[in-house]
Amino acid sequence: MPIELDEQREAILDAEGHILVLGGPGAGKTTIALLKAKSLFPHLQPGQKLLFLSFSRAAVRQVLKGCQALLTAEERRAIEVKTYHAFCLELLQSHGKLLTGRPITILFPTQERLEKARFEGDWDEERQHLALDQARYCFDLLARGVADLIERSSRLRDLLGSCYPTIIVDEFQDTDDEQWRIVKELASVACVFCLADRDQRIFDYRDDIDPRRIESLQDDVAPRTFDLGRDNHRSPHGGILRYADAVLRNLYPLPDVDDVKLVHCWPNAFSSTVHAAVLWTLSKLRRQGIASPSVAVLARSNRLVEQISGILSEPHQYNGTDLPPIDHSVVWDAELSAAAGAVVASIMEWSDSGAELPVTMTLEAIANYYELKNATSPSQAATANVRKFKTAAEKVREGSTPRNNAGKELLAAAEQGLEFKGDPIADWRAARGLLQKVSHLEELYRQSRLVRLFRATDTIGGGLADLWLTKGNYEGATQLVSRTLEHERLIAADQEPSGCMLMSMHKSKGKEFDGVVIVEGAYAGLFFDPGREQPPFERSRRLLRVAITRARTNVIIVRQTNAHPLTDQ
Ligand SMILES: Nc1ncnc2c1ncn2[C@@H]1O[C@H](COP(=O)(O)OP(=O)(O)OP(=O)(O)O)[C@@H](O)[C@H]1O
Repeated sequence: MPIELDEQREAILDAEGHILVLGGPGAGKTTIALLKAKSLFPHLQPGQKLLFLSFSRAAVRQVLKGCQALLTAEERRAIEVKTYHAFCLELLQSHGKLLTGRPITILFPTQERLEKARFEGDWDEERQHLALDQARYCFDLLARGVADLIERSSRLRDLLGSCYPTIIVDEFQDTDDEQWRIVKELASVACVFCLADRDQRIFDYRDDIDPRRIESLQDDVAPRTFDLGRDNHRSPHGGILRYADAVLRNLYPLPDVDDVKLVHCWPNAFSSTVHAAVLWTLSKLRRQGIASPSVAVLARSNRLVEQISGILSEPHQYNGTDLPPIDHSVVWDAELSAAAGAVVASIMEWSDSGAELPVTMTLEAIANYYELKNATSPSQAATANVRKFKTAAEKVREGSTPRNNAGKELLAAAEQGLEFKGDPIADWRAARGLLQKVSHLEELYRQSRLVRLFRATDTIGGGLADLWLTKGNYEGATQLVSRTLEHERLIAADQEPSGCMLMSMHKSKGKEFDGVVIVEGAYAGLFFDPGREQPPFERSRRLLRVAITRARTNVIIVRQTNAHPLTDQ
């Protein structure tokens, strides 16, 4: 679609100095920022680049897509699009030594979760102590380290300003306190171009995200402000945004629009209704000429996401029509998939020589998976599994038989020997397949299948092939897979959405799909929960607006018949 440049957009392109562009979902903030970048490239000195800072890997992917469409290959080389995490990580790795005199080390999130679970005491205090006294930085403290660094060193600040004369800051409304310190410092040496939408604030339940951040920017940095308002180029027919805005502002009655459908069902028809809604969305989009549509199924809690995944995997009947299972992927807790990937890799390390030691590693990796799960959402089952698998690992190490069935079956499989052929993909599948066969490891199998959602498959495949070439086996696979997934999960851009994807509403932020199905459960994942928030549920309304506006073409909202109405009369 050709880009329309109205007077306001022309004025943005002509404006100099700091700029703030406000606008609703799909108003074209990212697009005008990239067009502005395009107009600035010819003025860059050799070695200079533009910097585009964003929050999530999903948002980075979206921006890179925009770069592909709007910039030439040469221009794309002159813009760096990164998450705050990646920017801060690089800066601390190169200059962090200035803070304490020693090079910094990073405590990656998986490691942090485990250390936190083991630590008795105030973890917040502990991690600050680790950063300030031992130069060991948790991921969430990277921005603080960089803020300290550039507040203290004017040289470094100037250097950044001369490397990046213009810095684009995406989703400014969600900037946290430490990121705001960074932006303020950068604004003293470079032009900042901030993009924001007050109503897309969905993280302001956090103490460090000030709901008045945009006002602080206006007070402290005084950017020229442009408001693209309610322009909507994502779903140009406008119904989706109008509906989402009515939910946000609690306006009764909800507008009657073609592209949003609200479906109520009785609890006993919940599964079939959800299933039918997803199939209907997919087929409607195909009928509209989208050959392989992307559909997001969004829910408010991970428990409900898991339940919906179960529903879509089974056949159902809706009004006498058979509904076949729907192939889908779950955008899930990537740390758990990475931990499950490490279990698969540990199985690849098994060799014929003495089964005990390698199986010990696998049992420990499984215990590690449950420890991580427990650190995220504690449960008795996960705690019991940590204990069970640790004990099993000890037993096998001592040369005796473990008591739990999974341990016994893994040991038997290792004694029989798994035959690997040197084809990393086939061998990975063979190792993963074992998880499907062994009692009670289906969850790990499911999680490990999600490893394909990481962009790291090529790196892992290449690394495994190298191991095989040099050693004739996969010794070292666990370390390789863990390291690669950790890195990819945190740094690389997210995947392009395709097919049917299930995720929490929070995870959908910054993404765009052809169709969206939003599901509310009877108990889990309520839209409006008085136990969590008081009416009129402003925070939940903002979240729902973000979820609804992820769709380009079509939205279905599935609710139970007795649910609190979307807008009050
Ligand atoms: N001026 C324009 N003319 C035509 N199409 C446009 C224009 N601006 C943006 N678009 C198209 O509209 C869609 C949304 O634009 P963009 O991603 O820039 O919006 P946004 O304001 O950054 O959205 P969000 O805040 O939801 O991330 C894109 O597909 C883009 O190509």
